[in-house]
Amino acid sequence: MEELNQEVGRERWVREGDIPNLVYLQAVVKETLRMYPPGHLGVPREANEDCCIAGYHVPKGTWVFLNVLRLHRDLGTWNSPLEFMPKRLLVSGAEYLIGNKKFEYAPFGKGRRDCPGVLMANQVMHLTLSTLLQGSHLTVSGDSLVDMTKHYTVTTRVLA
Ligand code: HEM
Repeated sequence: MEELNQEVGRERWVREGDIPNLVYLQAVVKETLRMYPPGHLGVPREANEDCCIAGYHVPKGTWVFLNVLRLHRDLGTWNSPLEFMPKRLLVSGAEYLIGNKKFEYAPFGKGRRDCPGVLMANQVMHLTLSTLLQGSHLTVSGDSLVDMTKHYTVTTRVLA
């Protein structure tokens, strides 16, 4: 809220042009995608020939998954990976996005088939979160903690 008040103020709604200045908000979104990557196993690839990945023989026809959730919580890479700490992605955040070789952070996949919707997705997430924060007063009901249990699903129908 502090950043929003400082960069945008209370007299108008946040706009697309404000987002580059909302660096902490961007870090919050990045850290959320680190801890809870929606595509936690990416999109599988099928080896079209025998190959070797990190010393493992992978026969032709094998399905290969990138375990994004495991990468994002790797103790060798991240300090206290189970803690929500947006600051860790504040400085280095931009270089973690796409088109680079930072394979330890891959919420949008990596390589030639990485997510083409990354810019749109980020824009929508940043604008939605900042508008929600600006327009609402969010509190936790009673003493209860927010339920952060993961539920992965993909659906295109309206749930009853
Ligand atoms: C938070 C939002 C999103 C996340 C976390 C996400 C994540 C991903 C991931 C992990 C992949 C697989 C990349 C790979 O295999 O290396 C992917 C692929 C893809 N995404 Fe997204 N995505 C998001 C939003 C979007 C949006 C908004 C669009 C379109 C407007 C989109 C369109 C696609 C398409 C078309 C592919 C397939 C690309 C290909 O196989 O060449 N995504 N996404």
